Formats: sequence, structure tokens, C-alpha cells
Amino acid sequence: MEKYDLLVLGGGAGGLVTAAGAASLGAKVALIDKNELGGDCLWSGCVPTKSLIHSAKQVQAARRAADFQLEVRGKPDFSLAHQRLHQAIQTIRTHDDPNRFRKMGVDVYQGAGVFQSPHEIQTGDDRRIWGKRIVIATGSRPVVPKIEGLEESGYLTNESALQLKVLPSSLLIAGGGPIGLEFAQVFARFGVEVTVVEMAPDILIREDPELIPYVKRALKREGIQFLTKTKVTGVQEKGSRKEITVDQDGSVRKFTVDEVMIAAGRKPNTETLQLDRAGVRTERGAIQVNPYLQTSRRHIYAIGDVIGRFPFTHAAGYEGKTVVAHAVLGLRRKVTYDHLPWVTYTDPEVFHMGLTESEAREKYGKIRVYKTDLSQVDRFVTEHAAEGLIKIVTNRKGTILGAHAVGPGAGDWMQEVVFAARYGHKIGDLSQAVVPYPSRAAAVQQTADQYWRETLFSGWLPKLTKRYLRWFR
Ligand SMILES: Cc1cc2nc3c(=O)[nH]c(=O)nc-3n(C[C@H](O)[C@H](O)[C@H](O)COP(=O)(O)OP(=O)(O)OC[C@H]3O[C@@H](n4cnc5c(N)ncnc54)[C@H](O)[C@@H]3O)c2cc1C
Ligand SMILES: NC(=O)c1ccc[n+]([C@@H]2O[C@H](COP(=O)([O-])OP(=O)(O)OC[C@H]3O[C@@H](n4cnc5c(N)ncnc54)[C@H](O)[C@@H]3O)[C@@H](O)[C@H]2O)c1
Repeated sequence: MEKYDLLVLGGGAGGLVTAAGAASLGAKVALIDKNELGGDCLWSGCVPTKSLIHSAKQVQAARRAADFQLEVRGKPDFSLAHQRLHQAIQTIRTHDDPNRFRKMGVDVYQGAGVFQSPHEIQTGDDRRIWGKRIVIATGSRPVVPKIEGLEESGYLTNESALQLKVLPSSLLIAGGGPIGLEFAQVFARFGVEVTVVEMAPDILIREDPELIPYVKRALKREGIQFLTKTKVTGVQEKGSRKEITVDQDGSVRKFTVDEVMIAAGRKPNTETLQLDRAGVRTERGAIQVNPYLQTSRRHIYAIGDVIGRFPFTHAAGYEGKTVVAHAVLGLRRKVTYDHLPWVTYTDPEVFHMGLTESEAREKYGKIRVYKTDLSQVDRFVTEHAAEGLIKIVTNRKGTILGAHAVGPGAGDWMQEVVFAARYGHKIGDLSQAVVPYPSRAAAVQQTADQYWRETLFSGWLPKLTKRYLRWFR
């Protein structure tokens, strides 16, 4: 039986970072994947959706050409956006090519891995391999809620929606999270009549509620309808269409659409791994880990979507690096998510880092909140794109607890706050760096300037300054 220092089960965002990192440090590594390397992000997640989002943005920009009395005619051809999506995947997949990993010294096994014992995994070709340490990075898949008639009448998920070359005329999306909304806007921009059904009181439930009206207004303007506090309870085929039954806050409604898409959250891929043979504990399917990402068997680690914490590519990568440091170098570095950012790539984008205002209030009691409406920021005004908001939440001493923004490109221009928070800079420091005028990042600085205004122009300091000026004038 082949023996390894590290077995990595799953070659997606987390597994690839782990395998490459461990091999570069000289460990003997095996990487096992049942599909082509790359995982959800490459094949059915970030890469294809961001390609579609960009195509849809161009379509939307063309519509706006009328603002300059330019006439753009015709119907956008979605199959061309689909082609671009494939081009993006084909280009990016070269980074995840098995031969690239073999050159790094990683043995790549193709096929589903199954635990045989706490140190042994059976690979797809019925070979058994042994690992001193093992990392589980098998990702997640869509949750499909139990809805009467859904299985019989068929539905789309992110995977099948990305295979479409021709779009339905109307689409109901169950789920108003990032997946539901990113798809909703793409499809609406390509001419689909989209309804988003969300069972919670509002969309994007993890975001600061003050940001949501900006997103909703923008999406509604593009024709997307929202039904909140609403659950899909039944789907029935009606010829080539589908009759949907929903329960909207206690009252039943029916309507007909061409297609249904389920975007109702994710489920960790653990069922087929035979984790009981390894003694690895799960809770509601998610592998339980300690701050070093060790499972209930200390030589087995788990990272990424399979632990059900922060299902993002960059979180999986960060967790992978943390595991390499612990499992290969023996460094006792804990994961911390205090400064983990994420972005929902709707237009406007929604940026999130750390605690929301209410979470911070609950945890720390007295906090300070600094806000800037983008209508006060020159660059956004010049671009006629000034709908948005920045919100930075700090403790009483100015330590950044959370930062949130909604606006065009917010995912990029808010990065400065992540760096500042990560390295312990206070909000006042964000005001000290010189920012080019009129960059979008000036919005961050304008927000931070409020801290100094508050500090310098209220309290004891202005009184002291007045007295000083009286004495020396
Ligand atoms: C539509 C969509 C859009 C997204 N957009 C973004 C985004 O913009 N930004 C962002 O940060 N995140 C985004 N995500 C989330 C991101 O894709 C995931 O968080 C990320 O891929 C998780 O990485 P992972 O390593 O945990 O799992 P994955 O990357 O999915 O990798 C898991 C791997 O394990 C393999 N595997 C599973 N079971 C076995 C087995 N038994 N044996 C062997 N191999 C197995 C799979 O084949 C797969 O290759 C998006 C997700 C979706 C669905
Ligand atoms: N830009 C990004 O980084 C990005 C993009 C897409 C996905 N992702 C990741 O993928 C994860 C999954 O995304 P998601 O949007 O599927 O999940 P989610 O959990 O964020 O949202 C799912 C939504 O569906 C609702 N829902 C569940 N069952 C329902 C039902 N029967 N009827 C109506 N609504 C229902 C839930 O209340 C929830 O608001 C996200 O948490 C995110 O981390 C990230």
C-alpha cells in the first residue's frame, strides 16, 4: 500500500491549495477527486457565474446607450454569453490541471474516495492508500427542499442553469441568497421574467439590513419581482409550463412560469465518505472541527464547504493554508474569521466584513457607526451611479468591528478596510492615507473622516483648543 504524509480528499478550492502548499514544503501528497480537479468554483460556481455577470453587465450598458440618444437594437443572444463562460473555464482550468500538480510532486487519483479506516482511503480504482494525516475537502451541493411535485416536474440548480444555452421566458427562483440573486439579475438582463421567492422576511439575510433596500430597488427596476415571507409548496407540470403554489405569509397563491430554479442553500458532501469508519463526527452533515480545523480524529482535518461555516472559495483557501501550517509545519495557528470578507456580485455589489451593526451592538454594547451615502461621493456622482451606502462599525476606541457597503464595484474599493482591520489599524488611520481624487476608494476615507470630526469637534478637545486660541491670540 502506498503511504503518504498527507492525503487530500477533494480537489476543489480548498483541496488544491492544501495539496500544492504541502507538496511545496516537501511532503509526500496524494490528491483524490471523483471529478475533474477544480471543484464547484471552477465548474459550477464563481468562474461561470462571474463570466455571465460580466456579459449581462455589458447587455445592460448597451440598454443605457439610449441615455446618449444611441440606438441599440436586437435581442441579446444568451448562447454567446454561454460560449464566453466556457472560454473562461477553459482558460482558468489550466491552473488546476492534474499534470501541473503531478509536476509539483502530488500523486493525483481520479475517482471517489471512501474511508476504510482512520488512516486508509480507497480510491476510485479500488486502490488503498495510507495517510499519516488526511484533509477532507469534498465541498457541498445544492439543498433541494421537499416540495410537492418538484422532483416529477424537474427544476434547475446552479449546475443545470449553467448548462442552458437558451433561456426560458419566465423563471421562478426559490431562494433570495447570493446564488438566487446573482442568477436572477443575469437572467433578467437577458430578458427573462424573474420572480424570486424567499421564505425569510427579506433577501440576503446575512447582510446588514440597511443595505438591502439599495439592492432590492436596483433589481426591481430591472423587472425582478420579489415575494418574501413566501415558501414554494408545490410544482405541477401544465403542458410545457409549470404551475407553482406558494404560501405567502399564510395565504396560498398560484402562478405559472416556464421554469423553476432552486437556490435554497448548500449541503456538505459527507454521506458517501464512510466517515464512521474513520471516527469523524458530523452535525447535520457538516464535519465538526476545532480552531485548528482538526476533526474528532486529530490527524484528520476538514476545510471548505464541507465544514458548513463560510462557503466561499477564499475561505476554503485560507483554511487550506492554515491546515498546511499545522499539519506539515507543526505551527499552532488557529483560524479566525473576524476579518473574512465576502461579496455578492449583484449590480450593485454587496460587500461584507465582520459584524453587522446589530451583531456588534449585541456583542459589545456601546459601538460607533460611521456611514456615507454614495450620493455624497464625487466619483459616484460623476458616474451617475450614486445609489449606495458604506457603513463602518467600530468599538468606542475606533477598532474596526465590521464594514459593509453596497454600490458599484464595492467588492473592490472596500478592500482597504479588510487590510486595515486585519493589521489592527483603527478607523482613524483610514483617514490618514492620501487617496487619489476622485477615486471610489475616497468613499472609505470620507467615512473614516467622520471619526476625526466627531473626535475633534465634540467633547473636551474643542473646548481646550478655544481656550488655547484665546490665550495666544
Ligand atoms: C453558483 C455559485 C457561485 C459561487 N460564487 C462564489 C464567488 O463568487 N466567490 C466565492 O468566494 N465563492 C463562491 N461560491 C462558493 C465556492 O464555489 C465554494 O465555497 C468553494 O468552491 C468551496 O471549496 P471546497 O474546496 O470546499 O469545495 P469544492 O471546490 O466544491 O471542491 C470539492 C471537490 O471534492 C470533490 N469530491 C466530492 N466528494 C468526493 C469524494 N467522495 N471523493 C473524491 N472527491 C470528492 C468534488 O468533485 C470537488 O472537486 C459560489 C458557489 C456557487 C454554487
Ligand atoms: N458571491 C459569492 O461569494 C457567492 C455567490 C454565490 C454563492 N456563494 C456561496 O454559496 C452559498 C449558498 O448560496 P445560496 O444562495 O444557495 O444559499 P443561502 O443559504 O445564502 O440562501 C438561500 C436562501 O434560500 C431561502 N430558502 C430556503 N428554502 C427555501 C424555500 N423552500 N423557499 C424559499 N426560500 C427558501 C433561505 O431562507 C435563504 O435565504 C452562500 O452561502 C455563499 O457562501 C457565494
